[in-house]
Amino acid sequence: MNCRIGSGFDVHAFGPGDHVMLGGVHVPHDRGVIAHSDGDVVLHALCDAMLGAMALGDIGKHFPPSDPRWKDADSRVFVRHCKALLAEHGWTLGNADITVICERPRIGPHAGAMRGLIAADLGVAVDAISIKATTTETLGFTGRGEGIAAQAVCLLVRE
Ligand SMILES: Nc1ccn([C@@H]2O[C@H](COP(=O)(O)O)[C@@H](O)[C@H]2O)c(=O)n1
Ligand SMILES: C[C@@]1(CO)OP(=O)(O)OP(=O)(O)OC[C@H]1O
Repeated sequence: MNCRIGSGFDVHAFGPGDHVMLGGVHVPHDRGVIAHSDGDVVLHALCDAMLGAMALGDIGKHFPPSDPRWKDADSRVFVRHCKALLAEHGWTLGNADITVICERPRIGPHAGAMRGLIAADLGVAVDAISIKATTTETLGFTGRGEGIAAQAVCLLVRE
């Protein structure tokens, strides 16, 4: 069996708004995020992990921020594009492990819904998708509530 690992990381600053999109889930919050698309750091980090594992560049290469087609785009579109690339190159997602980094919102209550949506979009079992969260104990930009970050690692497998 042939395997590849990939890693991804994404940050968006908080701005005006009443929710953040995380893992495809509408999470109520007293801030939104500043982004060209819907600013879903979970899905952006996951896409970069999958693209990285295939050595196919990054999300900005596939979906340039200068392209008006991606203005306010649903980031699940990017995940489905990565799934198509996986299939095209003969890869299957073995598993992905994603960590969300912020003081607020609380991620735990929404993690199950995120896992379900991501697993459905990628055509894998829910137990192949892990969503975790941590604060930075009030330190740094996430600790000051200036923004939200996510990191992802994934394993691709090919017979
Ligand atoms: N935005 C967050 C941050 C954390 N959690 C959960 O709380 C646990 C403790 O967080 P620490 O930063 O103090 O380690 C963490 O393990 C998560 O389960 C969360 O849901 N949302
Ligand atoms: C997702 C894209 C789409 O134009 O824009 P943003 O929503 O700003 O998100 P980012 O994480 O900066 O990735 C770059 C772009 O591909």
